[in-house]
Amino acid sequence: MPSPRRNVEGRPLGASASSSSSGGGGGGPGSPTHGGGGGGSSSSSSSSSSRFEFQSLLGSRGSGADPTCARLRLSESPVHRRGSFPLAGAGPSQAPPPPLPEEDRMDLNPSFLGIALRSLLAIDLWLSKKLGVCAGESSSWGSVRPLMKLLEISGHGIPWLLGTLYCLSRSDSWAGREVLMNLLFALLLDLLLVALLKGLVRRRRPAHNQMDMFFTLSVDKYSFPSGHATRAALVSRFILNHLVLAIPLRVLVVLWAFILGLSRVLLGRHNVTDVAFGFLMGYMQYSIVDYCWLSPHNAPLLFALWNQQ
Ligand SMILES: CC(C)=CCC/C(C)=C/CC/C(C)=C/COP(=O)(O)O
Repeated sequence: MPSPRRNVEGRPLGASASSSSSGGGGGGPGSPTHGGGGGGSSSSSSSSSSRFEFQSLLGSRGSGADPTCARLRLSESPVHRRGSFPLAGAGPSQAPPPPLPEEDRMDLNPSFLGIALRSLLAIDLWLSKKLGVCAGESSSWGSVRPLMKLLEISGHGIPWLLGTLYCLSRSDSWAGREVLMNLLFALLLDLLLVALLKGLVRRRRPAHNQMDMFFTLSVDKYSFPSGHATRAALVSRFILNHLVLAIPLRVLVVLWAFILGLSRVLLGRHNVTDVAFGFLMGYMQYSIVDYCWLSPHNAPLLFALWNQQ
């Protein structure tokens, strides 16, 4: 007697959606071709692989997927219709079911891109959890946590905004004001774009994160992208392009940006992809700022207003 085929979790197939699938070939209620069992004698490896694909598809569809309905799709898939794996109860006299629309057939074969993305996300979560060694005082590197939090403040929006405003108020050269005005514009643009993207993507922060950050906005409960990483990349590129610095200081600026990004993962605030994307986004934001560079020529009103103060 053939043993019942099981899904990837080891549960007998057909047990969850329909109790009438016992005996292998039985379909769901009212449908001879409904059967997830697929017939005792037809349990080949090829059939199993179709089923495996199908099971992963169910997972990808979320909790709203109806397994009964999905199994119906499998039994109607081109593979089954070709007749290599006849369904028990589906005799030759029965008319083949009408073909599915193209997009439904595509559903049964998750794309390479989908699989690659899922794998990347799985690696991301695993690696981020491993690297979250300062996520709490009791973590393996818990003693370094205060230092990491100091680094966190060095990349926070508030000190950068206040610092830029203060320097603007003290600046007595036009060239200095122009640069600082653009830095202010860059910082505000960054806050806006990060908040928009965080609100759009709504990726939760890692489970091991303690939400004990200094002064956050409501969107900062989300983690993609890392605002500290965008700021680090944006500000460091800005500084390297507009300040004349000795080589050791330039290296220090780059190191600061890199360690700040890394510290987000070590603190458990972010996953690796949040920080990697944040760096990329901050780097590109600088290009926007550079392209829209504010000067007394293209924003005379802004500079005139400043002059009156
Ligand atoms: C003018 C204005 C709206 C200032 C708000 C500045 C502020 C509170 C920025 C938030 C900075 C922050 C905590 C970002 C979160 O960084 P992640 O790296 O954790 O994403």
